[in-house]
Amino acid sequence: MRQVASVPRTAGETYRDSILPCRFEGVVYEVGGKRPIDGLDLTLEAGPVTLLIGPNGAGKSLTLRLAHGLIAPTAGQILWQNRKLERAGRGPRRQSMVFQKPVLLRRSVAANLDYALSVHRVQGEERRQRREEALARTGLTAYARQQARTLSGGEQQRLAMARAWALKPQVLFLDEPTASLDPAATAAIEEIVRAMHAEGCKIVMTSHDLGQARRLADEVIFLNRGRVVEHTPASDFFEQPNSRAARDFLAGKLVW
Ligand SMILES: Nc1ncnc2c1ncn2[C@@H]1O[C@H](COP(=O)(O)OP(=O)(O)OP(=O)(O)O)[C@@H](O)[C@H]1O
Repeated sequence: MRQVASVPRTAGETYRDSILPCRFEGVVYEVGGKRPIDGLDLTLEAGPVTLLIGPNGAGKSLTLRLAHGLIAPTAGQILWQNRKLERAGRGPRRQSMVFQKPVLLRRSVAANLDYALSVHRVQGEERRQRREEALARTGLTAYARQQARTLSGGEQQRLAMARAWALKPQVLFLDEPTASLDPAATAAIEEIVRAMHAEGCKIVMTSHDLGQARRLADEVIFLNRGRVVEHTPASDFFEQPNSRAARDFLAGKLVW
């Protein structure tokens, strides 16, 4: 398993500032009279690329949204470095999330990056440098002045990744980031994911593309019905899944 230590992301930040591990303790999320997350216990450690895998409706997206603080648990708690997020006073500055469909402003590519950086109070020369680096690392330099919403789907997703990169998060949540992309655009996103991970960013990602999961994952969390069924090194999961549900899932059978 590749292990990459959590490294300081910004000047003045130390290893002690790491927000990881993230621990879900008995997390329940009720909505519409259902419990799609039903007693979730899991720990996200610094280092491995973590793939959340499971059948449709297993609760993967909700798990990412809970971790990112977009929704709150009905019961149980989510701890970052043993503290509740709000009590620890840590906002989402150290976390970013990329969705299947990127949410972009009606502005140029460069302005989308500038806006995100200014919201995070990155100004002046540092902002310019981070913007240019993120554009270069995602192959978007030539598109800097183009209206973001006129980019192709693959380019838009690269811009969403550039925005995440520019913010230098400690943790990046990716919810099906390549679901609507062709193989070349998918490969480009995977390359950016690998590069961010190599720079010390924790990756937590959902994907229905098992080929992609095999390419990227160091560890797999297999969810079913809002609970963790397996949490295991990726090679073990793909070669010898422990649970019947995971075996059925990998064999392409419906899992109930
Ligand atoms: N706002 C909501 N109201 C009612 N049910 C919801 C709501 N949000 C999510 N759910 C339900 O929670 C379950 C888990 O949803 P989630 O999006 O996390 O699944 P998923 O594992 O990401 O599935 P998929 O692979 O299909 O994207 C689903 O059955 C979904 O219908």
